[in-house]
Amino acid sequence: MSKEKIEMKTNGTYTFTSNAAWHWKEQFRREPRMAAAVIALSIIAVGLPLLNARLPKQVLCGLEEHIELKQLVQQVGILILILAMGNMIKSALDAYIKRMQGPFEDDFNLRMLKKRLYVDYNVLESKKFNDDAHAVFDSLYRNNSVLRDGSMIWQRFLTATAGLVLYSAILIRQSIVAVLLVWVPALLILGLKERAAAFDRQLRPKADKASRKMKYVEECACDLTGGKDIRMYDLTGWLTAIFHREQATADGYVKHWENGYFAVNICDAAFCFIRDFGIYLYFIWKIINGNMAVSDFVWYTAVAASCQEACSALLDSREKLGRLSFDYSRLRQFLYSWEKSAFRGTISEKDNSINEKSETKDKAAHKLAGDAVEIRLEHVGFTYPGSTKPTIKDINVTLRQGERIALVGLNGAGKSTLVKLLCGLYRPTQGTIFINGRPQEEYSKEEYFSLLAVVFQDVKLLPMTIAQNVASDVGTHIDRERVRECLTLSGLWQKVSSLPQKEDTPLGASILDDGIALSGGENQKLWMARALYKNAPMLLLDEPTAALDPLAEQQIYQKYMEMVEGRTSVFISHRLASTRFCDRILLLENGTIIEQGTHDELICLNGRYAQLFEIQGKYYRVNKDGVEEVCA
Ligand SMILES: Nc1ncnc2c1ncn2[C@@H]1O[C@H](COP(=O)(O)OP(=O)(O)OP(=O)(O)O)[C@@H](O)[C@H]1O
Repeated sequence: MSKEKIEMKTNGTYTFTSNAAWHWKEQFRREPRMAAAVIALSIIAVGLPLLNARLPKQVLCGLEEHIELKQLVQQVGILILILAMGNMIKSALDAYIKRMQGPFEDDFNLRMLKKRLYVDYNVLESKKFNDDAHAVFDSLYRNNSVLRDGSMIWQRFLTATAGLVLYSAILIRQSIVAVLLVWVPALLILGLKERAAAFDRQLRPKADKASRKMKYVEECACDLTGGKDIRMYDLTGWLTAIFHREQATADGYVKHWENGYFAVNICDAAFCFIRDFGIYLYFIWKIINGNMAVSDFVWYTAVAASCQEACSALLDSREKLGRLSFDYSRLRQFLYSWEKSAFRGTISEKDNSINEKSETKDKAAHKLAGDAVEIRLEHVGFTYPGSTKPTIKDINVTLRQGERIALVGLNGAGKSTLVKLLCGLYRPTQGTIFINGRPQEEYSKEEYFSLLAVVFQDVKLLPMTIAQNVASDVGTHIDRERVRECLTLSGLWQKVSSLPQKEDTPLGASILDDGIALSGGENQKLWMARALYKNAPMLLLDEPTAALDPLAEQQIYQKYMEMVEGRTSVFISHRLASTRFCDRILLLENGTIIEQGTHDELICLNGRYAQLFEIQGKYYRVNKDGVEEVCA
């Protein structure tokens, strides 16, 4: 069990002390001098008010004792000089601590990003993960950045604590009553603040839920795919209403807990009045009774004022530290949970080093490439999280080395789910998938993904050049010859070669100034080229021709043998005649393989496949090249 897990309380949060220790450990790791700077600043911040208070006392004492003017000026001058130097050092330390918070925050932002980039795909899809990620971001950046302010809050807390102890020790020499006048209300307010904070912690997850929905609507507003439907089907009013409703809900919760803090602050102000007035009355009473010199009155009232200030600062920083601790708990839970990968090994930070170079990638990608793989599914089943019915049920099949498999079936039969299982993006909830006789979970993520080249139904091209997209690499090791070859095979080279920058043309018109946009079919050809470039022993194509025009589709079918040569391939298609060139067809229905064999065998069987083929045959005919075309 990791140390982090041990520190976590059973209710899934961390203690205040644990969060404090974690903060300073993380700070120390990045900037070892930070703790020293915070302590130095605290000492100076405690000392300066005392020097300030000492100054008028020194003058009054000098006047009372009739010391020489020169000596008095000297004493006052030294004190003012020390004060000025102290203030200078204080400002410098303050600036240093603030400056060092930027990199501290940046580092966590990077860790959060990596966390989302590196978790297993099924985790990324899960609602819980997305809710947690949102809650952390919302927590950390609700007002100012918690991470940016953390050390400053700790410094204020330290200064206030040390100040309160020191000023109380000075005051107690004069009177315990004055100390009690400061401490008793402070303890009462502390108790009230703790209650307000508990109320805040209780309501915050509810507010997070509402703000998560608002975030979703915001994302919808920027989403180009959904943007079309939102406009055409006039869904703007519906989205705005959701946003408005959730905003009101979230604001309602925030108002509730802020009201709690407000009530405590009112009590605090009332106690402040009683405390200040009480102390002054008490000291005036002492002077009247001849128990206090005027210089002492000046000195002790100043110390009492500093004591009160320290007390208020302590209560305020304690409240902020409470909130900080709550936010840290969420951050730590998020950073250290979801660690376990379905692949061999865990998702640790050392795996997440920033790597833009291509060498490691090239080595990993081609280490296992070469021989085609054999894939064996033994009693494989899969149920989506939160679903009661399995989508894939007890599949037993072996895809032999170099075999060309066609996976067919009606909408919702489970074809894409099965592809995701083969890809390792989902893990079977029942049974095992063996690759070359080795269970899936024995592979590391790197090893496993290097075995596969996939074209999914929905693909996002990244704002890089065409060549970089094909090679999935931004390094300098791109094999340009192969990029062109793959673009030719997938039928996109003609278009690319007509562009002024050819394969160096950047994609992403919405992000890059000189980026271009491709049509749906052109994108699909590019995804195909990318899968071919990877040269992996297994090729998975989930409806790779769905967006292609008949000519492009025909071209892909004609080149299919060339493309998949030496690899095991799975090809999903709704055009049944297009699966003729495959060695075996698997017909999936309700998550199980109900028929399998070659096209001719299945037609002879006269079962479900033959029935579907006949229905399609009414609308398509097969041309002389063996390719389907729509009947006129
Ligand atoms: N992320 C998900 N969470 C829960 N259920 C899902 C999810 N994705 C798909 N499903 C369910 O699994 C079933 C199979 O979906 P899948 O996408 O695998 O079908 P398919 O055969 O590829 O369909 P199509 O031919 O329409 O692409 C669907 O009926 C759907 O309800």
